[in-house]
Amino acid sequence: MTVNPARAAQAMPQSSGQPGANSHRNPGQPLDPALFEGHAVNRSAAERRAATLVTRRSVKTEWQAAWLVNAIRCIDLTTLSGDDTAERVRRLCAKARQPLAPHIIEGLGIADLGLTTGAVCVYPTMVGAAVAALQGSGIPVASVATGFPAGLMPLPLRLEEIRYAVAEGAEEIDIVITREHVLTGNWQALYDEVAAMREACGAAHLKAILGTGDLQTLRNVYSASMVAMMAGADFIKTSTGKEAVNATLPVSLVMVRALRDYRNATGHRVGFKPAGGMKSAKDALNWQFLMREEMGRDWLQPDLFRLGASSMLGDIERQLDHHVTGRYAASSRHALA
Ligand SMILES: O=C[C@H](O)COP(=O)(O)O
Repeated sequence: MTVNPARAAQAMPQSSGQPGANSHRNPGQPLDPALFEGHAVNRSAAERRAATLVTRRSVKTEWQAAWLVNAIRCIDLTTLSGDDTAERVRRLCAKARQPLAPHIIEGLGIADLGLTTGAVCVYPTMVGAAVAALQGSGIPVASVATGFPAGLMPLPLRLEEIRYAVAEGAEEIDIVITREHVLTGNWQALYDEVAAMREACGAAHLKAILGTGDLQTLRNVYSASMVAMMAGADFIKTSTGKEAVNATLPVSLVMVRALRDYRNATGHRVGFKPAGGMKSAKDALNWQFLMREEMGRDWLQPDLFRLGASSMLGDIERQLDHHVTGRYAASSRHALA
C-alpha cells in the first residue's frame, strides 16, 4: 500500500526538503517581566485541553503514515548514555541517514523524499564522530552542553563546553538552564545565563532545555519559556530525558502557548522540542496534533519542531512496516532505532 501523495500533501505540512536548524533566528530582546509576570496558568484547564487533543484528533490510516513520515523528519535521533561509544554514534548516524528499511520506503512510494531524521543529538565528546559519519548528508549534529543534565557547573566552564562542541562541528547546542534561577524567581540571572550561552553558540542554534519536571509549577514553565526566548533561544525544549517526569502534553501546551505569545509580542518565531520519555508512534502523532492545533502547519517543519527521542523511531518504523506489509515485525528487527 502506498501513501497516496495527493492526500499525504493535504495531511502533511509543506516539505522544505532537507532538515536543518531554524533559518530565521530569534534575536531575542531585553528582559521584560511584563510579558510573563502575573500570567496565570490553570493546570486543570491545561490537562483538559491536552486530553482533548489526543482523544478527538484521529487521522485516517493513509494520512497517519504521512504524519509518521513527517515525525521522522523532525526527530532529533538521540543517544545520551554513559556508555556511548564512537561506534554506537556511527550506527545511529547510519540510521539517521536511512531511517526506514528499503522495503518500507519503496512500499510507501517515498524514495524521492530523501527522508532523514532532523538531527542527531549526542554528548560533546561524540560530536566529532557524528559529524564525520554524517558528512554530505545535510543532517546537523546537535550537542548537549552546559553541564547536561543538571547544569550545576560554573558558568565559564559551561560556556567553554559550548565552544568546544561548536568547534567540533555541532550546528545546534542543547543547553540546560539553572533550575534554581526559576525556583527562586531570579529571572535576571536566568536571562543573563541564556544570553551568554547564546553568544557562546555563535552561528550554532541554541535550544534551551528547561527541565520542566524540576520546575514545580506550570506558571514557572511559562515564565522560564518566555525568559529563555527573550534571551535569544532558537528553540525551547521540555526535558533532558533524565528528570523523573519528562515531556508531557500539558507542559508542552503551556510552552507552545508561550511561543505563540512571544511571536505575537515580538514577531519572532521560536521552535519547540518536546523530549524525554516519548517512545511510541502515538506519541509522535499526539505532539504533532498539538502543534497543528496550537500553531498551525508552519510549526510542523524541522526548522520549528523537533521530537527529542532515543527510542521512538523503532515504533514508528514498526507501524510503517505494518502499513506497507499488513504484518507486525518483531520489535528486534527495528532494535537500533
Ligand atoms: O533530548 C533528548 C532526550 O534526552 C531523549 O530522551 P529519551 O532517551 O527518554 O528518549
